[in-house]
Amino acid sequence: MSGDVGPADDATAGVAAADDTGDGDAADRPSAGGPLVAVRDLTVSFGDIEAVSGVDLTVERGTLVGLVGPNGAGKTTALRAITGALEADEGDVRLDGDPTSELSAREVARRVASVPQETGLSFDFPVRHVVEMGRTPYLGRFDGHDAEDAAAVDEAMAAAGVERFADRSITEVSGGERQRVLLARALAQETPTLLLDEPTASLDVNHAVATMELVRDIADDGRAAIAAIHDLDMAARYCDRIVVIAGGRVRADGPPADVLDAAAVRDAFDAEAFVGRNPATGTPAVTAFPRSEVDSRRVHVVGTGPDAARVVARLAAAGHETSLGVVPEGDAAAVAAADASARVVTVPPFAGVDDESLAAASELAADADVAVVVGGDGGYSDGTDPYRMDSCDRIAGAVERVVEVPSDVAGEDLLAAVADATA
Ligand SMILES: Nc1ncnc2c1ncn2[C@@H]1O[C@H](COP(=O)(O)OP(=O)(O)OP(=O)(O)O)[C@@H](O)[C@H]1O
Repeated sequence: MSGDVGPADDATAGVAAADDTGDGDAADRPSAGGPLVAVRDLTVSFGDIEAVSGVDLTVERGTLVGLVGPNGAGKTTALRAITGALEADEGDVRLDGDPTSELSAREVARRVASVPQETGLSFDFPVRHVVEMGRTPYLGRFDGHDAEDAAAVDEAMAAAGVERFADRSITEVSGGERQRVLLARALAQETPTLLLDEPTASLDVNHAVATMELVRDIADDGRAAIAAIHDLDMAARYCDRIVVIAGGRVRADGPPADVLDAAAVRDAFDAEAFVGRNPATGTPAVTAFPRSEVDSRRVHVVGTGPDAARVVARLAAAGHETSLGVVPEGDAAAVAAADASARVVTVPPFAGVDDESLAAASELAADADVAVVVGGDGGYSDGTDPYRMDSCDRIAGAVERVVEVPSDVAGEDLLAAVADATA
């Protein structure tokens, strides 16, 4: 039987009561050098609802782990079980080697700090006071804050960019500002591990990136962080590892480039996706589409440039086994095809279409249920795309069905055209 056993609300989760003192805190012992967080076979339920089932999660020092998954997947529940705010039905959570069940609230709060989704704070506390709560695990029963505490609070407020409204009430700041106050409170706690529940959800782009950079730096300093995060691109960009959780279970766990693919997105989120590469960061970029429920076909695409790239991406996301060609190496469509693991026939830039490449593309087309010819000029200055024009006749002869789509074809129209042609 589980339930809320931690502090009254998540606003103070992981922040121990000041009177929970005691000599020889395990938190003060030198670290054993193993993982900072080790979760084994964790199961947490709310009445009949099993929110988290048999979850394993290990987080080493120097690591930022992204917890991704659909609404209700169990991310928050898992994070709250790690802080001890929720009691597990089964399984074991260890912080820096020690089972949380054997640690006092104060010891837990010295090892892990959390940034919850909601503040849970309805009192009229000044922002600085809220950040000072992060120092609670270091205070003795009768202690006030000393210079060390004040320095930690100042540093945390500066890092989270909340000094400007330090004297304002927590009830009188915006949602995004409040989220940064909670980040500052967790930073002031100076723990080896940070847990963040949707840390960028209410933040503008500037503060979202600043927050992720900050968390990345914390991990690079040899600490560890787990962030539940809905923005898959942001997760891929900053996290060392992504753990995909759905239906309370871990579906995948590994480096972003290994874990974030179209199949994983379909499996966890029940959405179609094209996973490309962000040209600015080189990390996976996920574009989700609603489920189209089309039957999978072999589709060969003829065309070049961004329009053909878009066609390849949408077809691949819908689950069609796609091929492409002939296109010049480095063409936008060739890049999309590579990201979609589609077969592609390329020729060197400016080489033009030769007999050999045409034969190879025709072979791919012959193997397809349908060829899709993408209209438009592919960006060529004379208004004609030589690759498309040169490929078309030969490929049209190789494949039974050919559909021509305009360069600006909408995704649904494209999928409908393929479905109609192959019905
Ligand atoms: N206090 C509670 N009482 C009953 N059920 C709960 C409670 N908290 C969470 N749940 C249920 O447990 C499951 C997991 O919820 P959880 O909040 O962990 O999901 P999540 O992955 O964090 O979702 P989101 O992305 O929407 O924040 C859901 O089915 C949710 O409805």
